[in-house]
Amino acid sequence: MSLNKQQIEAIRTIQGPCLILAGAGSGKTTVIIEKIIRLINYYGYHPNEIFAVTFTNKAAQEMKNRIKKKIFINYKNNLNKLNIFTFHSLGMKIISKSLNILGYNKNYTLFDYHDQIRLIKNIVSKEFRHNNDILKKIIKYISFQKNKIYSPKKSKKKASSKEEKIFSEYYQEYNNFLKKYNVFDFDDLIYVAVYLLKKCQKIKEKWQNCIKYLLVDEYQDTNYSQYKLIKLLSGNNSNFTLVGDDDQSIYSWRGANVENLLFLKNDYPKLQVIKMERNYRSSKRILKVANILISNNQHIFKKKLFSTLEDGIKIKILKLKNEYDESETIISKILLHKLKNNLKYKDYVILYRKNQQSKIFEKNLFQKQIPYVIHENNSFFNKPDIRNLISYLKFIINQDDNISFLKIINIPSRGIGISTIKKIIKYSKYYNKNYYFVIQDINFQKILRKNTRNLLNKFIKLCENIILFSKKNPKKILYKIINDIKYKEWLLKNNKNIKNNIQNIEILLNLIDNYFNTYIKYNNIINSYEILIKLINQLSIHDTNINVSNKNNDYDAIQLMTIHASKGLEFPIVFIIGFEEGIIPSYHNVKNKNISEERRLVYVAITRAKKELIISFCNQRYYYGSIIDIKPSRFLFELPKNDLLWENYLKE
Ligand SMILES: Nc1ncnc2c1ncn2[C@@H]1O[C@H](COP(=O)(O)OP(=O)(O)OP(=O)(O)O)[C@@H](O)[C@H]1O
Repeated sequence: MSLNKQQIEAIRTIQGPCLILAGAGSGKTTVIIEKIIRLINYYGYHPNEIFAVTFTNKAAQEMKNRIKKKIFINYKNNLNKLNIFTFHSLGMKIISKSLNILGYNKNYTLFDYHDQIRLIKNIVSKEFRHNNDILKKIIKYISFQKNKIYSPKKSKKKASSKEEKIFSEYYQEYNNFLKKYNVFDFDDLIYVAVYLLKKCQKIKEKWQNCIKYLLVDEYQDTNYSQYKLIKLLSGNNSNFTLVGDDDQSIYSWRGANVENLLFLKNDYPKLQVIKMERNYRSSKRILKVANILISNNQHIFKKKLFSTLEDGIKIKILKLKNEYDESETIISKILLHKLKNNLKYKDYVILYRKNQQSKIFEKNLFQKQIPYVIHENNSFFNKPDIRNLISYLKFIINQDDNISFLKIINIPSRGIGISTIKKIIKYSKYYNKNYYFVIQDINFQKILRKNTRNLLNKFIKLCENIILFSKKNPKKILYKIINDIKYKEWLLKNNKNIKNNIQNIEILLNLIDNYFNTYIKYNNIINSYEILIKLINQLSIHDTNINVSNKNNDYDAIQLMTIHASKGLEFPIVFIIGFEEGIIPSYHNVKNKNISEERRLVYVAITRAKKELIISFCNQRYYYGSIIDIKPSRFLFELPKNDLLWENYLKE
């Protein structure tokens, strides 16, 4: 592949701060990888002096693999030292080096969303305890405070309404509990890292000295705390490359702020801005349509993408009756198209706004025995049967984690009743001891009935046995947990879908084994307990990209995913389904007047296509039990008419 002029400039600019403004398909990933290789091969950087931050684990892994192939032989063994992180794993690395200062011990674990909800439930007043919407709202509030780098104290000061005042009190209490349990939540990974770097000059200098060159991908999707983290790590005169595309900023609901791109000019007056405008992915027609659509948004920087590929055929617009009709028509179109063009199933992707939209397609593809893969966000680790096991693993590392304790104490059910749990909680509050230590306390045991005492002692014995095993290989530990608690038997009793559950357990065992073996291969750590801690925390900050589908990348299947999940990917033939008001733009963003973000989402979807783009919408859709009439998306009317080919499937 020969690089173009802009790409070469982007790769060769290594002194001072550099912003690469790159359009879709212009080779961002390619440039970051080539730049790292050049830093090592030509400029003599040691791999461990380079830090790269990507948005997903998959992107990080892909980068490592591609760099490995091109790096000079004398550096090959050092490749494991290449620091490619996601924002969360970088934050975790920074925090884990300063646990003492933070008052944590090294067995800390991470809280996921479900743990957070359970904790907040214990904190709020009775009237809110069973109101899921309020609980979620409080978690969201805390998350936003941490993203703004507001401590509970500052949040209290800034609170302007009665609700905010109450929430800021909860925030304080919530944080106190996290510390008591020796756990962090996800937002902490960045919030606490920023806090450390801000408060401790020495730690900041240590990290700044460590990072000789910093690269950040998808910069347009950084939120305030991530922006702060990068700023603190890079220092005033640092050498870094940030890569971003303001048109592909699609995470404002997670606090991402595309204006972080704007701040750069103020923060770094010597910033060099390089634009990459040649698209290597899509036909001229697809690119024209994408450019025209996105020109309706306000822009921070001007750029005009162009393609030198073929003109390409018109964009097909399918007008359909309802979602059943949509799935039938699209599936038969794919089959016919595949046959005519001799393509593979995996050349086709079906993109949608909401996960829910995939259900009918899944059912239909399954019935027709057509291979498909659904890329679901985080769904694997959200499955209850998997979460139970992860809670066990978390608990054997960190027995201070009361939330994991509560999760496992009755899984499988052991007959330890709610009144006993209440007694544990009360005693814990009074004597300031965490739950697992309460149940071992002889004075506590004295207040229990004999039967309850026996049940708790049995549970303690089981925990002790597993904890003793925690120095072994993580896969063996998980095996032991599954056997000792008779997990499969319990699932069998309680669950109809046992085949799936057993398969999930096998996938988890394999994931853990792979992680362990890879870790051993690339790192000097041979203490499997340390690896276990890393593994559990890595699993907790996994993103959508751990391949848990049991299928490798070569598996030939139609791909189904949300538009968000398709970011960074490309496919010869792209279908965008449900192109309707209420779906895209979503009701939520229409209500919040955030149409630009929805437009960017459509832009991302369109620019995934290499050769053909097909957009479908229905006249009616099933909503909460009734059929309603719907309108095509407003974005359809922003596309250039002459480049569209309408196919009306309505039987008039
Ligand atoms: N100089 C080049 N010559 C030929 N092909 C190239 C060149 N640079 C990039 N490509 C190809 O263009 C396609 C898009 O590149 P890449 O995925 O790096 O783009 P991107 O900017 O990260 O895209 P997006 O942001 O839309 O996900 C890839 O197939 C890549 O191999």
